[in-house]
Amino acid sequence: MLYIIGLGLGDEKDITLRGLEAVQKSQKVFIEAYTSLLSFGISSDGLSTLKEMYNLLQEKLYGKSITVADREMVEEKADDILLEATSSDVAFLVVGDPFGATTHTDLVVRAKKLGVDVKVVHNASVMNAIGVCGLQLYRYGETVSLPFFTDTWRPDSFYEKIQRNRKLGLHTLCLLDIRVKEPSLESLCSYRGKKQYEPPRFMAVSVAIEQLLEVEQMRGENAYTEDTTCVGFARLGSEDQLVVAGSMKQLLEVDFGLPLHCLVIVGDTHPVEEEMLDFYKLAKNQGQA
Ligand SMILES: C[S@@+](CC[C@H](N)C(=O)[O-])C[C@H]1O[C@@H](n2cnc3c(N)ncnc32)[C@H](O)[C@@H]1O
Repeated sequence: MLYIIGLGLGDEKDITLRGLEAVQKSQKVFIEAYTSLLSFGISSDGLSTLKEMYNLLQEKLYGKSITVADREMVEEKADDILLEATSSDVAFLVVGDPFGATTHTDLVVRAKKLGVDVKVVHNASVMNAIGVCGLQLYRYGETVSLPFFTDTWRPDSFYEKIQRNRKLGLHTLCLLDIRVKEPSLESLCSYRGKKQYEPPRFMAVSVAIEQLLEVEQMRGENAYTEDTTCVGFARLGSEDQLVVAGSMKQLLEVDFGLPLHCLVIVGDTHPVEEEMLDFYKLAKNQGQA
């Protein structure tokens, strides 16, 4: 049996009882470590803290050794994980909800094709935790992902999606890039030796807004402007989560602190949505939920 278990958003205690039971009866436990991370596992010094997070998960709660499944492992060696699940119980842990990232649907499809039984244990996801700001989850359009721009790679396909959502008066959730275990350029260019990795990087709300405004300036189609109202979120689900509403220009100046961050571009609002948003507007309150 393959158990795909959502861990929720905050810390190790957010696992559900059903999820914990499945972990405890599994012979092998993997944790997916590249589409999202628990808020308590990250600090500005990056990877060392991630390692601590996995050790803590092992010691504190689950009492099992946990194998960290990075992108390489999930994408290239998924069959090894699935093979184990044909003859024993395997738990595959995902931060948030298993279906809050597109990757894990692929794992389910592969498992089903191999005849492996799959059970999913759901949990809170960023996709519903953003509801805390008062914008109705029913009134969102297509979610977009914002990748880090580089000198030579500045993809902007999110622009049309945001434009479409805004024409329909819908809100847009922007998920912000996470780069963990990216091979360094030097190691990609060298044939020999151990692979070297870049330090982890997590996109901040301010970087996301800078990139959005850069693309708007290039396109000039007024999909949004620096005066468009947005909501920035940091560390949703943790004790120190931060939710701030304001114009893009205002949010550029806000320090949202440690990752993870995401951003919502607000569409047309209902009076009750407005009332809730007011609690998070910069002038009145920069408070936590
Ligand atoms: C692929 S998505 C989330 C997948 C996860 N399985 C889930 O259901 O929440 C990852 C992105 O969501 C956002 N995110 C995830 N957790 C967050 C949190 N606790 N607070 C703010 N943003 C978060 C970040 O922008 C991050 O890059």
